[in-house]
Amino acid sequence: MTGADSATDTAGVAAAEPAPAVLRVRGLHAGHGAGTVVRDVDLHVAPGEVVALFGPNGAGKTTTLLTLSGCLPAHAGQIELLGAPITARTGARALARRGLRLVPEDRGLFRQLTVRENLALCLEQRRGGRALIEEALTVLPQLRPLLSRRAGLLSGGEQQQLALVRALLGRPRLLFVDEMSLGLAPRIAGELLRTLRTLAVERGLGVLLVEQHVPAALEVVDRVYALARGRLVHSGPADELRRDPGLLQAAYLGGTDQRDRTAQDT
Ligand SMILES: Nc1ncnc2c1ncn2[C@@H]1O[C@H](COP(=O)(O)OP(=O)(O)OP(=O)(O)O)[C@@H](O)[C@H]1O
Repeated sequence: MTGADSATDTAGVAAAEPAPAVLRVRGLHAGHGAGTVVRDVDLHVAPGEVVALFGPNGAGKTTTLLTLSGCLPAHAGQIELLGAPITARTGARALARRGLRLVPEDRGLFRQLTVRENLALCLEQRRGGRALIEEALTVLPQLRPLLSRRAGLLSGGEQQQLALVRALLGRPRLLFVDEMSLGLAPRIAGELLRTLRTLAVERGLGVLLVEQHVPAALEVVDRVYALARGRLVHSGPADELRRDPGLLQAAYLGGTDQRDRTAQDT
């Protein structure tokens, strides 16, 4: 069961209020500098839900994640994190304090530092830091023997594990993951995606992931959004795409046509 289903009625018990979304986005326009890349995007993520953002190269997926994590200013639209609005003045640090973490596409590790140092650097405060690191390591205990190794010497899969454990420090409520499977063997990528699924279910963590490896992601996600040329061209349950993978391709092509029409209109 996902967070989105948690309001389902049970025999003799009134349905509870649906859990408020950890993330709700309406009419997002975003881009780099003055250039708009993402147009009119609506999306939401419920607690305990794993949601994918798919799309071809250059569709605007990373731009969307960077904007929602406060690294780029939104050009227009409303963004709510845990029910509270985010404005242009809400910086990435404030968002992190409110429970948002981003695992960026390049993993953002300090390659010359050890695994332990990479984790310690990301602690908001030193007090209780060791316990927080121990708790985060319970998710991927295979990292523990590597604590003294330099991050740059880890394999791609181990680096991704470190990036994920680092993001889990302090128990976030919402996690963005950009291209987790990039450069990884399918088996390793699949394991990490299943770890995300477990985290979401067990901790009520909302997860929004950008992923090029669609079949692997479809095994673990609840819902899907697809972007093409900066516009949402599909949204719906993952089941729909598992039954009919051709839907996504058709949506991308439809999105291209739509973008071309929009470009001509402007
Ligand atoms: N720093 C930047 N400055 C200007 N334009 C940028 C910048 N970064 C990305 N873009 C442009 O924004 C558009 C969307 O890029 P983005 O990285 O968001 O797409 P994506 O869907 O994540 O692509 P991919 O799957 O290839 O990573 C592209 O046309 C890209 O060239």
